Amino acid sequence: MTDSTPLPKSIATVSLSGTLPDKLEAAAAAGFDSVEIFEADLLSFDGTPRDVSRMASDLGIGISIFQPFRDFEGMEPAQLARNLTRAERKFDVMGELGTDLLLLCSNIQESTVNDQARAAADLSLLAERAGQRGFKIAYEALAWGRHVKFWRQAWDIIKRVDHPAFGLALDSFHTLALGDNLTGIGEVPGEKIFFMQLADAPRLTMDVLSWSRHYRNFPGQGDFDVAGFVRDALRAGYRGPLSLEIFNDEFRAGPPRPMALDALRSLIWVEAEAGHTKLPPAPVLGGFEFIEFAVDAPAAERLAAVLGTLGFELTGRHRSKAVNLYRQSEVNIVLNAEPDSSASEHFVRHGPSVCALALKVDQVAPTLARASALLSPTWAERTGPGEHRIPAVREPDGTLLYLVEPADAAAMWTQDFNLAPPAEPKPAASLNIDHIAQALTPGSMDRFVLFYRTLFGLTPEPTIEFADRFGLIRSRTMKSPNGNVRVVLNISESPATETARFVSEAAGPGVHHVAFATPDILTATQNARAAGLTALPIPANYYEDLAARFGLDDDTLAELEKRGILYDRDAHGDFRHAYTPSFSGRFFFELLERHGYQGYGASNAPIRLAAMARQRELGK
Ligand SMILES: O=C(O)c1ccc(O)c(O)c1
Ligand SMILES: [Mg+2]
Repeated sequence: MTDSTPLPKSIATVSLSGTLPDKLEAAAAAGFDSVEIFEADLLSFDGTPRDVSRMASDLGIGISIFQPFRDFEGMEPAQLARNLTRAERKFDVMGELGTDLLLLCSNIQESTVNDQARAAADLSLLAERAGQRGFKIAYEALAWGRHVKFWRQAWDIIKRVDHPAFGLALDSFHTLALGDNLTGIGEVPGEKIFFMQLADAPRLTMDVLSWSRHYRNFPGQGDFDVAGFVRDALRAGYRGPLSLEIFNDEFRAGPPRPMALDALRSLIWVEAEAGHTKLPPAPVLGGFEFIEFAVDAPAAERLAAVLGTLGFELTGRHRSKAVNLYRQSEVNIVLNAEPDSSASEHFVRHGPSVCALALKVDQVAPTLARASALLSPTWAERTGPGEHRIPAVREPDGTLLYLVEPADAAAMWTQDFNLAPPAEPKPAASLNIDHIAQALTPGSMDRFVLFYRTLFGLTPEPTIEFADRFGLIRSRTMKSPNGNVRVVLNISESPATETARFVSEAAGPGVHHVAFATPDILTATQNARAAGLTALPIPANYYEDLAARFGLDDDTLAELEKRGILYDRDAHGDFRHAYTPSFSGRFFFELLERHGYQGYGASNAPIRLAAMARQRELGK
């Protein structure tokens, strides 16, 4: 095997929802090589271990390990004898399952003695029994183990046991949650690392047991350096499976098949991030080339009127389809009313709403190759003769994400559209797309984070929470390294929040607002007002508080209040923003002016949400 051969990929059955057969089928369908059989999944399965073995082999997957065996070492002699008997029973099960590896967690019992020599003596007995039957034990330090919490402590004991059937199991969660790392792993011969479990997690302040049992997630979804962990283990010579072991309430509640695909995507990505394999590079992003709305003729007319108030002009008509292009400086908005298209399908299901986004990428081909390597197939709309074919990938909610190279963009517009002559530039009122915000179905935040991070190299910022009048919104923002693409992801488990209403009333998740940056928000809002659009009204109390918080002068405050402009400041600069009223309750636009400010006005989100709820209640 050459050194960069991909490692086998495995997943613990505890990571997926459903029955044991559901889990095995999902893992096999995604393309995993093997599964860890989690004992509780076997115990609740109505069939023999032999049936499980047969099912796995029929599906073409192996069983990498049986887990967990617990609380063995350092107990009083009578208990040790019982534990050895218990082990023999588990060896019988392993024989039927057809796996030779048993995961043993470090003892968590209060009664286990703090004595490495004793632990090693006990474990030697276990190793000897396992070895006689052709089995091996992988010993794992649980972060909440009574005396063995760190992998080095497990390794010290393994050295004392010094038995070919007894080796180390590494689990990235236990190591990284304790703030530890694999420094020193070079001392462990590669073949003594019997198994490696991977999990990421958000940084949380809580007891490590609850953290581990509820908040683990796939590599790339949390805050741990899982790639660094894999790199160190590979450098030490580990060549066994990369296996996901994810205890997560949301994952357990989601459908197993898409979850298994995300799982494998995360492993393929982390193996490449660790430098072991190579993926086609993530694209350099140049922003959004266009945003496409699914409409019918009446919605198109109303939306064109709103866009008109923001300075957009009808710039092109599609040569063969009911599709119009509206342009304002560099921003392209496409209104698609073509029957029998993916847009019309979207319109029928969701009403007027964003059905596609287009990203400017430096190179399309490697981006598609990367997406495909990460299990996201290319999608292509049917095209008329001579029309430009724009490849796309689908976001986890099905929204199309088109990929456009700069060289192709101009050709796409000129070939497919009858374009009006370019409009006079109006620099003071010019816009560009600052960010898009998406409302997600509960339980899908991690899926979106993984998608944008692995395919496009966007980095997530920590989750924040803000209050809606009817519950909590959790929000995570993601940004490309050059800052050209920013995405806000919002989720709410409370059914009556504005975010949850968007998802339920629009019959699914999607883009709920598009934010345009302007160099001059006073002029932009003034122009919009003159053209008939009044910004979402903001209560006077808000401006009272602004005065108190930021010490803005009276004239500035009066200007902001008159135009419904909200204000924020961070260490880098300040921020002004205003919102259009919602369009049929489905989406809205934001105008914003940034001066160094890095955020998205989250502190103003409760004000915006309440103002939108008020408008909804007034039937506006
Ligand atoms: O939470 C647990 O008990 C548990 C069991 C097995 C593991 O491999 C692990 O990391 C945790
Ligand atoms: Mg583990």
